[in-house]
Amino acid sequence: MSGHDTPIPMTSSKCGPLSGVAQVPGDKSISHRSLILGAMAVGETRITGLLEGEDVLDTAKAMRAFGAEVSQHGPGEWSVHGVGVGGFAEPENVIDCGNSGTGVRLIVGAMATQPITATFTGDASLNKRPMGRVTDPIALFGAQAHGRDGGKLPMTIVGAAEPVPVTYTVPMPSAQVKSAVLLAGLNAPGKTVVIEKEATRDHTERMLAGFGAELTVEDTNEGRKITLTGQPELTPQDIAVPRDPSSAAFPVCAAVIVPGSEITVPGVSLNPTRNGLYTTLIEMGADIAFENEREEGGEPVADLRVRASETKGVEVPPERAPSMIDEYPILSVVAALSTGTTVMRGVKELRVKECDRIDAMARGLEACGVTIEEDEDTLIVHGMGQGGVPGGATCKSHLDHRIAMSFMCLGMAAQNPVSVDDGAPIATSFPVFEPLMAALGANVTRDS
Ligand SMILES: O=C(O)C1=C[C@@H](OP(=O)(O)O)[C@@H](O)[C@H](O)C1
Ligand SMILES: C=C(OP(=O)(O)O)C(=O)O
Repeated sequence: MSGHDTPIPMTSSKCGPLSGVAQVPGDKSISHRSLILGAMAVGETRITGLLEGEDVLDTAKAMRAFGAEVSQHGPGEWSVHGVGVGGFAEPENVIDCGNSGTGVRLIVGAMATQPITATFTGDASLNKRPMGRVTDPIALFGAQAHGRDGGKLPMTIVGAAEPVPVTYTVPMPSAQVKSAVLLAGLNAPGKTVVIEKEATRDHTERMLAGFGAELTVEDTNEGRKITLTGQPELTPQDIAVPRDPSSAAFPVCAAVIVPGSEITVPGVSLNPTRNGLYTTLIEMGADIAFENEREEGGEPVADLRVRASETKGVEVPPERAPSMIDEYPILSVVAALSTGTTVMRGVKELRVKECDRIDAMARGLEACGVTIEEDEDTLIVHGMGQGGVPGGATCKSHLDHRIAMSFMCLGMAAQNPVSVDDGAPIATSFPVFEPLMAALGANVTRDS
């Protein structure tokens, strides 16, 4: 799936009120983990609501390459016949994780404590991203990594033949790194301990417990401490993947900024480690109601009812960053259409996503007439009020789905159309973005 050889230029122009029901796809983080943990269980895991985006399909292919049987039975309905912890086969070919940081980092963790060798690659975006953050901890288990200069893909990992358990403090807020260490710890004898100073999304912990691993989580002075007992037999699960709050962010924010809109987004996961955008939007004055709050697939979910709102700038607390890390690009669009200034600090991790998201949003918003300030760890957007953004520019998406979707949402509420040079990456996480937004009343078109 890696690489989008043919760019898809897209344009979004001002539309009337958005209305209707937006059924967004399954959660990407949980979808990757369902396939990987399914592959490490003994027997058949069944999954409904799996995100069929390119990132997750690449993980499905990878799990097949490591010996699991992965089958699709209908839309979103999949099964994984796992090989057990420690049962991965050595892949016969290079593992291509496409555009997906989550895919490659979690799979590297999962295979690092098995006596096999695998080579990983990705697209032009993924091959620029830092992998030292996972190769450092897997080295402590006894694995070796041979990558390009600076720890980049393509990279070969030689798994540890006799892994030892480790205690590791994750140096940056990263659920991918935490998860890689926990997945590596699965096949190490004894207790692996992971400490995170700031809590990040906890799907791996929740799902490991669901699959029957022995795992404890404590809040300590050093941070959140997770202790996993290695070499369990994981029991296959029936998993209903909730809808992705990071994908829901696009129709939700579009409805906030397009005057007169009212939409419903049902069944969205509101896991507290993921819901920072929604807290922030409400602080900005957005009219969002959480209806039918309930639990689905072990995650708190609600139906969101969203009405267009005149929003005001806020200072986003830096400690909220991990719970909304993927939502800063679309938040900066809402900020541009708000009155006053929105200050986003503590966001330097945005610089090592599919692209440098601070730079990509700053340059695109400036081209659309918005005043921006930035430093290494900060993005500040000076809002122009509802309807106040001139637009009228072509923004670069840099192989980044969230940048492309953010500028498409800006075009819906700017005075002039907004284009992106390449909307192809949207298929990595939200393959139905265009028809879903069109059904709500948006004008997003592919340019010929
Ligand atoms: O664990 C995960 O599923 C993810 C963790 C986050 O990355 P980091 O771990 O790099 O913060 C996030 O940006 C990514 O979209 C998904
Ligand atoms: C950062 C993201 O994904 P990944 O790191 O898995 O490529 C994302 O989906 O916004």
